[in-house]
Amino acid sequence: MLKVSHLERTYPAQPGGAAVQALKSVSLSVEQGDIFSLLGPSGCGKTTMLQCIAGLETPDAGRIVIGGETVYSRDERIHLPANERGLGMVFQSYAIWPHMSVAENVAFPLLQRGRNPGREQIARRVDDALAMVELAGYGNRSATQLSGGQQQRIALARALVHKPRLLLLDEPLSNLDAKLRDTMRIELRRLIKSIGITAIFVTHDQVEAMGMSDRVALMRAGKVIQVGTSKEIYLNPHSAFAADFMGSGNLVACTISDVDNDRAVTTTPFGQIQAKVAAGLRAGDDAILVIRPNAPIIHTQPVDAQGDLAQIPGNVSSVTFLGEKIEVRVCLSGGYDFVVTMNTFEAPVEGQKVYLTLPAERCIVVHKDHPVSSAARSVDLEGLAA
Ligand SMILES: Nc1ncnc2c1ncn2[C@@H]1O[C@H](COP(=O)(O)OP(=O)(O)OP(=O)(O)O)[C@@H](O)[C@H]1O
Repeated sequence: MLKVSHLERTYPAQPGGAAVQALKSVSLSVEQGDIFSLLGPSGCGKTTMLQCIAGLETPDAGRIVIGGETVYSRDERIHLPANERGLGMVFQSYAIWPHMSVAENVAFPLLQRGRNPGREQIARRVDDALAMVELAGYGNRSATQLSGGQQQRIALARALVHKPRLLLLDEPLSNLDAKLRDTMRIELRRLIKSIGITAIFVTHDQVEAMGMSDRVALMRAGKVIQVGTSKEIYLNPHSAFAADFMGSGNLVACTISDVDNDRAVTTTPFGQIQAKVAAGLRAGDDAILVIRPNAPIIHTQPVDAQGDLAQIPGNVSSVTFLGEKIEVRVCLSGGYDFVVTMNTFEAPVEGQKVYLTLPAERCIVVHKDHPVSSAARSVDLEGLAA
């Protein structure tokens, strides 16, 4: 449904500043009916990418094809204006006009497209769009009489009213409070899926990306660094950056002692640990071992560790009650503080001697590409800078 190839965008230097290369040869493709997220930290180029797809920003090079139609190609000198690309957009602010009724807000794009389809046609399209977002009958209300969640659905109805082939959403949940955001994430996904439209969703929030998307493109500094389902990126990150951005965890500097197919033996400050290995890593490489907080199993007695199961002794340094889960910090040899999450009902106590077992398939060793700051605090991070 969408194919972006080698897209480049550099913002020219402003007085006193340097040029900004916001997109560096970005390529990706999105299947019909998918909700696809552009995820990454502030300034990585997500909005620039969305605006290039929308036709609100002109790339310097590359190609964009929507539903088989080339809407931008530098080589072929094609640049279709935004209003001819057949897109619907929902912005962070919703841009709902307070002086208009709900129906007038939803009808707005139909009147902006240079042709007036006539009152009956407009009324029918508005009713259809309101029904799609489950707000049938709300047309005569003032836009100011709506809750935050309803305003968001009106913004969605307005984006859908001219039957776009692709829906673009730029951080559409960020104006809602945390509780409503959780509800609306599920609601928005359900609505988009029931309509069946392909959607591109920009967010810097990994929880939002995980909850909303079929697939995610993780971006960093103008590049797409990994594409996959949330689960694929969470369980099999290619790099320390991907591991750190898509979830939390213990990121441990290590050396790879041996690689056999998709498994590696790593040497860490607390012994040898077997793990899955990211493509391209070899024996002798310095790398990062990623152990998600839910990966270790805590035992109060040593177990008979066999095969690819590692066992590490430690002492519980803190137990923090977080409601649905408990966060346990376990101090390993050398003062390494390991974070483990556990079921609320089976927590150990502070000071208790414990044994962490680590099955190889729950650990992954990845490229050392990024100075990690949110990992287990005392892990040796020296020399990690790219
Ligand atoms: N109009 C502009 N002129 C100059 N530089 C810009 C312009 N728009 C964006 N940039 C720069 O391009 C880079 C990418 O910006 P962009 O807004 O695409 O990132 P983003 O990932 O969407 O960030 P955020 O999550 O903060 O919105 C940033 O360094 C930004 O400062």
